[in-house]
Amino acid sequence: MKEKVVIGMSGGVDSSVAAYLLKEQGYDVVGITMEVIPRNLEFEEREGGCCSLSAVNDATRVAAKLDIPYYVLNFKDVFESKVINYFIDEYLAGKTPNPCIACNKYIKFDEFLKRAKVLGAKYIATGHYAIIEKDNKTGRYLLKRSKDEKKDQTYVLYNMTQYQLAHTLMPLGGYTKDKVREIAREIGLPVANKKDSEEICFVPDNDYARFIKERRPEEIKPGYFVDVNGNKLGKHKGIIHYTIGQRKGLGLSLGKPVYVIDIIPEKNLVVVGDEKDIFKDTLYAEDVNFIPFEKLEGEMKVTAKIRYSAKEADATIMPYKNGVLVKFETPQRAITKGQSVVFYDGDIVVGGGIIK
Ligand SMILES: Nc1ncnc2c1ncn2[C@@H]1O[C@H](COP(=O)(O)OP(=O)(O)OP(=O)(O)O)[C@@H](O)[C@H]1O
Repeated sequence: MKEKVVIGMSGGVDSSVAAYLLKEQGYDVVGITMEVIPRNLEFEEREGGCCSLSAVNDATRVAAKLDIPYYVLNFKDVFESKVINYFIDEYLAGKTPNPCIACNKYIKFDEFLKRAKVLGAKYIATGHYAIIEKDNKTGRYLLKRSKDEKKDQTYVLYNMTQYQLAHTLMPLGGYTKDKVREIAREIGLPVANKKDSEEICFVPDNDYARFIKERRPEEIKPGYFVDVNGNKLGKHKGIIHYTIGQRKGLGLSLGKPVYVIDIIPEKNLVVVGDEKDIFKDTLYAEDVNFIPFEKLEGEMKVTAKIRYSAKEADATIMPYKNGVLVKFETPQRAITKGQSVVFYDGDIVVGGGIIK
């Protein structure tokens, strides 16, 4: 009997080609789009959102073309509590969250996997660019960088557990994006030329501050910019508007460029300073997950990156309190609370955690 795979379809070219490849490999493929955005968000029906009507229309057309069953399931409540509210709460606490990491942890590889299991699937699949591989020596599942370095998405997948890795297929890991588009065109997929989504799927126009303001207006309070000595330099619009390393949009004229170097939510203060003040060589992360092993037992040399688009840098990680201490060989620019740090050993994802 063919093994059943439920593929998450976002209506884009990646998940569509992934569905096609799985079918070619002989799986019994079922497509599902998770509806995640609350109906009352005005942009829902616009082009491009990952679960807007157009996304569902596109996924429906792709499923028809591939001749696979296709369903739309409601994940709105869990998405609201685990992703949207988390995102807002983190900003209000002076941090800079990564909602895609929360979505992968709580929605795609948790709730979605659970529902797929109820439907009798052995695996779920996504159009992520990453490679899942079993290490025959240790018996553990590994997560590795995709062939297309520019598209590699391992950074947002570091939380995956052994169970999740064992029950997930990522058919695009060995392909470049160009090749994926070529396949889409060759087989006549209606979404072959659709552009990549780059924004946060639930935030209209990528204006996250407006999104938070509309939802929690009473919690955004103007306060003061201060220097490292606590001297007041001017008024800020509310801490959600700022992130570590930010220079633009501060509205301060001090005769020299200044940068956000810290945010103190308890006092509603934004601390600004010189560029040199945003370079640090040490960070502490919690909520850590490791993939090639269960627990970090001692020091380990890795390369680490502190945000999706950051360059990897040489570092040593070691267990510390409830998490991990990361010491970089050279100071890193704008290490930011709420973002994730992810560790690599060559092409293998070692793990990661949330910067505290
Ligand atoms: N609303 C959704 N419902 C089901 N699966 C989804 C949904 N959104 C994303 N996914 C799955 O997660 C994968 C990664 O999502 P991400 O948003 O990072 O990529 P994407 O650029 O939207 O991919 P695609 O080209 O497939 O749209 C997708 O390829 C898809 O398999």
